[in-house]
Amino acid sequence: MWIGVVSLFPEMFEAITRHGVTGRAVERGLLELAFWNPRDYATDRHRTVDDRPYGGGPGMLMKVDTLRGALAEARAGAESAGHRPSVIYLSPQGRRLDQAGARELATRDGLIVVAGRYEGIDERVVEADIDEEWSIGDYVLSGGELPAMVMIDALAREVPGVLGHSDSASEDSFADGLLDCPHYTRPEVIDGHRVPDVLLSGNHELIRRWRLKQSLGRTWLRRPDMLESRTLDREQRKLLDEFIDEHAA
Ligand SMILES: Nc1nonc1C(=O)NCc1ccc(Cl)cc1
Repeated sequence: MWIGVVSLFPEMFEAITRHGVTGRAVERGLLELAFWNPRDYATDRHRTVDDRPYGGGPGMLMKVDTLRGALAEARAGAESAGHRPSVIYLSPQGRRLDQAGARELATRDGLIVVAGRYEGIDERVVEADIDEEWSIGDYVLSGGELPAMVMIDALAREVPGVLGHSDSASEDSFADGLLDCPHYTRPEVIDGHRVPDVLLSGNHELIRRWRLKQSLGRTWLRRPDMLESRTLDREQRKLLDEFIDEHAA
């Protein structure tokens, strides 16, 4: 998947291009990131990229001509790579990103992701150049780079081939709209606490059911809202009822 990034700090993205699942996806050509820095479109001696807000008040905004210069080149880059991208802007005012949203974004014919800095960008640029505004959560960060990387990481995992067999173990439950089950690895006993026997049994059907029951139970306990928006099949209903009975006991 092709992703163009407009950012004043492109080197921050090494966190996802040089490490782990996303780093390997880039190496394998399953994920392609290209960067355009508004500072490269500054024409003044000081290479200014911020500008004062009309109406006064504290803080600065991203300078319009340098931001639009970078955006225009990013569009040209997408086109020459044969893509027709959605232009995404990350901000707390956007649509809340969740797994379904990540899955949806992974189906697009490329993305251009605008990572803002300072207090924001001119509303006319949002209206003219941005297709969709997305948020990673209700808190205010110092820039759009970390939100952009969170979004790119989440959607990269939805790109076919990115998650190899060894990575995708924990993929099942959240993809299924549930919280993840507990996980255990060596040693068998930690401070007297043993691994649940079923996981040592080698009975893969019992293990599957135990993990599903734990995911359902945890979701019921910690995020009942996630259960409201889904129907349970017969097996899931039975396992959750068992969990609830045991929890009450
Ligand atoms: N929460 C969030 N979800 O997405 N983005 C955020 C966020 O706080 N961005 C900070 C930010 C965004 C734009 C500009 Cl110009 C400056 C700072």
